[in-house]
Amino acid sequence: MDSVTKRYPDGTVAVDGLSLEIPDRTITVLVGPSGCGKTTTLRMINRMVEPSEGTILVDGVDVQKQPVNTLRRSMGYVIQNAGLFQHRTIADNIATVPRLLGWSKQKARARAEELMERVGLDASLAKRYPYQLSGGQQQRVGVARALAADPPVLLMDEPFSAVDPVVRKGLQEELLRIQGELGKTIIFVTHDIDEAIRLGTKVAVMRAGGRLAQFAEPAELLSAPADAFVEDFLGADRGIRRLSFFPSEGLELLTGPVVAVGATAEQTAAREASGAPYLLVTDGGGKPLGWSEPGSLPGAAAEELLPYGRPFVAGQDSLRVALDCAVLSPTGWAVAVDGTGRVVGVVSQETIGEAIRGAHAAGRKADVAGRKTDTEGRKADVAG
Ligand SMILES: Nc1ncnc2c1ncn2[C@@H]1O[C@H](COP(=O)(O)OP(=O)(O)OP(=O)(O)O)[C@@H](O)[C@H]1O
Repeated sequence: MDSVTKRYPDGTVAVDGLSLEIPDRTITVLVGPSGCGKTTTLRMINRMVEPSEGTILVDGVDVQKQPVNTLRRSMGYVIQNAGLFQHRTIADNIATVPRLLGWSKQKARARAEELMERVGLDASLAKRYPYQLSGGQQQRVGVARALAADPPVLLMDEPFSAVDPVVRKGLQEELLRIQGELGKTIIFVTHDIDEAIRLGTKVAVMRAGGRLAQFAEPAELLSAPADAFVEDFLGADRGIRRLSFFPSEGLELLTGPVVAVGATAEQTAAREASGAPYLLVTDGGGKPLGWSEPGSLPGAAAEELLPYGRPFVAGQDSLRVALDCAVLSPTGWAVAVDGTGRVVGVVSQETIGEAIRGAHAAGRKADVAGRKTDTEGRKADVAG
């Protein structure tokens, strides 16, 4: 989008000089408060709204120079409440565009079945009507319908806003999975910053008056909001949320305080010598049972153990999850497990705190290096 402006006939400037380069095969999220021009921006891409000024290129081709029908067929469109045809079955809803494109009934039906499976809908729902589905299921149908003719681009306008938070999380995960499998270019509108951060490879934060406040990757938004508006929009706990982008990989895990149930007195004594204030007791298969205070082992009954809480998967979960586990643990220590739930070590809040400080310091260094490269680049530009 190059300097795109939309002025409605009544003089409202919905979008003001917006320039954005949206990377392909990723999810780009447009986020901002109500009325900041997100929907208008999205609709200018498929020409449901015509821009007043500026140009929009898709794959280098000006959308204004393409026949509207060809353009819209190359872009799936999903809206809030799915916008399904109420008098058509689910299968027929999904097959709408293929049928318009002249596919045979059989081929369109087969495509509908394939897509229902892809978006996580049971095949038995094919013959139902939209009113016989839950809101979340209808939204899945909306996504399936938009994907039916296999368009390279998906435009999604607050598609998950009308469902409850649990269903919404499921739909978000599904969308990330589908995106990973199909590699579509998705432009997703929301007013929910958490949704934006979770889904977006890049996030465009817009402000009132249809202006771009910041266009960046989520981690960068959280660490370096461009101004007070973006900072305020991100909310109070952006520091904690940023930890989601730090891997738990480098955390130093201790195996010294881990003891198998039924260990001998000598083995337990050796564990106690590790100096940790608590020992984690595991079952024969290496799964956590609970924490014990040194001295009460061996032979502590299971009910005397302190609950180990929620473990984190070492190397897979983020530092945010690891910290959360430690904060929730009655001992202040988090339990790390592998993918099969077997304990690989334990780690204290203090150690996680050090890792967080280390990650911040590394981030600052990378920033400085990045700025240097920028400066050198600009210098080279000027010299050139
Ligand atoms: N057809 C129209 N005529 C005049 N003004 C319009 C029209 N459509 C939208 N607007 C105005 O343009 C501005 C941007 O609207 P738009 O729907 O793009 O915002 P939005 O960010 O998507 O809002 P929301 O999150 O509430 O859906 C608003 O001030 C809106 O009132």
